[in-house]
Amino acid sequence: PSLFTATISQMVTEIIGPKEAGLKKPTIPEGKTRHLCDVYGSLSTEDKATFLRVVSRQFGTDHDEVLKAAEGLPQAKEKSEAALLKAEERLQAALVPRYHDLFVQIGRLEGGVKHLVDMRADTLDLLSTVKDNAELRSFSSCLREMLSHWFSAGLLHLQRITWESSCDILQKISEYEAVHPMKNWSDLKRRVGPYRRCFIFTHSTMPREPMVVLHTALTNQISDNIQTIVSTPILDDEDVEDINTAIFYSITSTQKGLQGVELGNYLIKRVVRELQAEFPKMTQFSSLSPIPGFRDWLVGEINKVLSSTALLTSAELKKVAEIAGKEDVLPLVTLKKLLQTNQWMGAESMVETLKDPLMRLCARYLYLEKRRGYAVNPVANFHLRNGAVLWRLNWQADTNPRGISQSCGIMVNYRYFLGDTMRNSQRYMEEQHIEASQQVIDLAQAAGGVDSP
Ligand SMILES: CC(C)(COP(=O)(O)OP(=O)(O)O)[C@@H](O)C(=O)NCCC(N)=O
Repeated sequence: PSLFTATISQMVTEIIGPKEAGLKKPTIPEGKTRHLCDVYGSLSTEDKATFLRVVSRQFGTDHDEVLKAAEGLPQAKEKSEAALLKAEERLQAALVPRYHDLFVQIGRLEGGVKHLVDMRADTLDLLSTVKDNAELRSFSSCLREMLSHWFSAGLLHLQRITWESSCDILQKISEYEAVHPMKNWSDLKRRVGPYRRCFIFTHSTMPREPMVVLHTALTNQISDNIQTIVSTPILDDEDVEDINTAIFYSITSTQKGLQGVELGNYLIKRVVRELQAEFPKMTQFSSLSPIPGFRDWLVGEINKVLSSTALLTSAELKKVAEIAGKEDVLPLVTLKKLLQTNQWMGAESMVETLKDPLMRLCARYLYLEKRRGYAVNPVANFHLRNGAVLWRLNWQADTNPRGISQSCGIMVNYRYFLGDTMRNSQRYMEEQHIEASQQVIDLAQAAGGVDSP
């Protein structure tokens, strides 16, 4: 391993120059950078991890140089404005990690940006397996920062996908679909046919590759059920008079290495403008979103309070026990089993009994459960970051087994009130304030633990 480590250091140093070189960089023969990329691409996952650990540790910011530059500021300030600016530039240069130069050199290669996207994906995979590795985290955020410049809205190309689009792209649309997987060609045809709009962003560094995919349904009301969108056959052509609402029912970012670059956010905003131009009468914009993790969270909560009425009232618990015919078992134990096997969907009386508690608890999960101050549910966090409103919970919105297992069949509308998204997003990011409808607040309140707003 030490020979491997030394070789990595040698190769990187040959590209970015020795530390002493400071700002004066020799012109780099492209061949060395290309060779490094080829070597990296040929490494096993384990050796890539070693590569990333070595480079993030050995070629990060020089802390001594940063300290020295910072210590020089007060004296420079005393001296003159010019001296201060010079000292600040020295600090700025010291704060740029040396691997930043490596990214610049790689980015200049043909196919280099794609290489960096893949390298960031490897870094994120590695970060998900190691305990907190500060150097690796800095390496990842430096790379994200650089990628966010190359993948900014102005450099992304919007493309509408229809049944007349090329097969290779239609095939990728089908393969990348992460929210409501397509089973066959007719599924795909429906999603790009009448009353549907499928848009992607492409980027010149990865031709014919959808960076992010947004599927929208065109309706005359805010949908409360996904089966009506992905399963019902569409017979006739669009009647523009019948369209005043856009429902975003699936969005997928296809490049893991671009996580945190917010391509999905850009695409939604861009598609809203596109639809407003095509349908001037369009007044409502909303998602119909899954709630991945709700059922598992609820099972976890049940395990914490097995014998109390913290989650369901005693009347509800009693009914669950009665309907399940298990008076001799703790009702929450019975409920947990029913939830884990989806069996609760079998009896109409059980479905009726569980509607209120599951809707309340789902509202609590989305509105109150936080991680570092933000919504614990990733899809909620995504839409709230975009400035959407946690607008409506829908019972029996996804009756596929996948939807039942994921979120007890409940789905949620995150509503985009265009004039408010900027403010909502700011309040969410800065104050962790979740803008929610009265339906959601009342439901979360009924679940207990929420102060009236
Ligand atoms: C929801 C998505 C599109 C958000 O992507 P994006 O806008 O780029 O945000 P971020 O990943 O940059 O934070 C992304 O997280 C994704 O593809 N998730 C898996 C599919 C899904 N929609 O849950």
